[in-house]
Amino acid sequence: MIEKIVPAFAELSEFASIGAGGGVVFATDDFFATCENMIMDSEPIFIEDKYTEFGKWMDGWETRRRRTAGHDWCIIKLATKCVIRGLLVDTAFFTGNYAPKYSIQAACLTPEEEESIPTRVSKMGTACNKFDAKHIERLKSDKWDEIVPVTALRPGYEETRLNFQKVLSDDAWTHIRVNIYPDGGIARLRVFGEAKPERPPRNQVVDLISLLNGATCLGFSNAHYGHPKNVIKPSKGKCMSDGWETARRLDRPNVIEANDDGTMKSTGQEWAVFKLGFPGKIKQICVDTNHFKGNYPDSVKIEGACLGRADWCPELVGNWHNILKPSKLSAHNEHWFDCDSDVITHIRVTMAPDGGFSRIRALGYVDDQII
Ligand SMILES: NC(=O)NC(NC(N)=O)C(=O)[O-]
Repeated sequence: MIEKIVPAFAELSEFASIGAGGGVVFATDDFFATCENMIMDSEPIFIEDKYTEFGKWMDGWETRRRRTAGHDWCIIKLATKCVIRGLLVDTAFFTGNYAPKYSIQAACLTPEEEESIPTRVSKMGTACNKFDAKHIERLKSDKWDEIVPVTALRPGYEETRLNFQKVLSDDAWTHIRVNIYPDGGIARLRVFGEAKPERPPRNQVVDLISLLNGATCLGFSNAHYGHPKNVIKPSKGKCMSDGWETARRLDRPNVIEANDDGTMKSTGQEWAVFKLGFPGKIKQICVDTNHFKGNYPDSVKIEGACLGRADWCPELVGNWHNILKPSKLSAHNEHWFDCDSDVITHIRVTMAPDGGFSRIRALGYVDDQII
């Protein structure tokens, strides 16, 4: 059994994957496998005898063997402006064709600069996007800050595939440029950090628990099959593992131990705590059990607390109060609830007795006057 040491930064929010809202803006070459694969949410796979008209099918970004000077690179738009604390460059299954070295540069593009970049149409066997002189000027390497110097990668064998890299800069970025030297493949790229979005206007309805607005998952009781940080992604959940799913509780309702009146006995429940992106008042909650059919929770309860500038920690008692009283859920469904909370900074979601759901939304208004 291979023990994988995962650094603490990998617990932070992730901003490059498609589910989080990341995207590929440009790639010098998509010959064997398109750059979009590198930011897919799924775990990379290998299919022994699968070939395309270009060569071996690979689950990642793979350029051709260069026969000219230079190196391959791509630009990834991050889901939101963020400080990058660390990266994972996963070379899974790229063994004789992994990129031997890489470096990362970053930039903070204005919305105007970003809008002026043409949309990429990805296609294997090509170099995508033809930029005009104006775009090329902004995309030039010397306009970007180096946040990871040229660094060796390890091949995609099980014991060497996970290349974690800590990042020290405290600046916030909207885009990264991934350079590979000279060419080759990367299965997945993950960018971990803290969102730094602009503060929304007070009269605008926003999802205060969205990853894109800077919300984070701070703690949970159980994440056996799926991490609760998934439920605040902006996209619709792709599959069960893209949501929060606990193990079956051993004290879950048991027919043998039913109460005298026939109701089920259950003592336990599972919880997760989230810090909102901005303090605010919640008007509507959505709990989406998409894909959870035989394992959706019986009910969900949502509490809020105003912890001021204090950080939540498991020892903190906090003044939690119900925003949503325990409410029944159903399979594979969006459940919308009206509510009317005071100003809160944190949300605790409790599901009884166990199970999983795909997404949560907390629509409301930013209100940071008392903080
Ligand atoms: N067997 C391979 O993977 N070969 C090549 N890559 C692909 N995808 O076919 C290569 O030369 O890097």
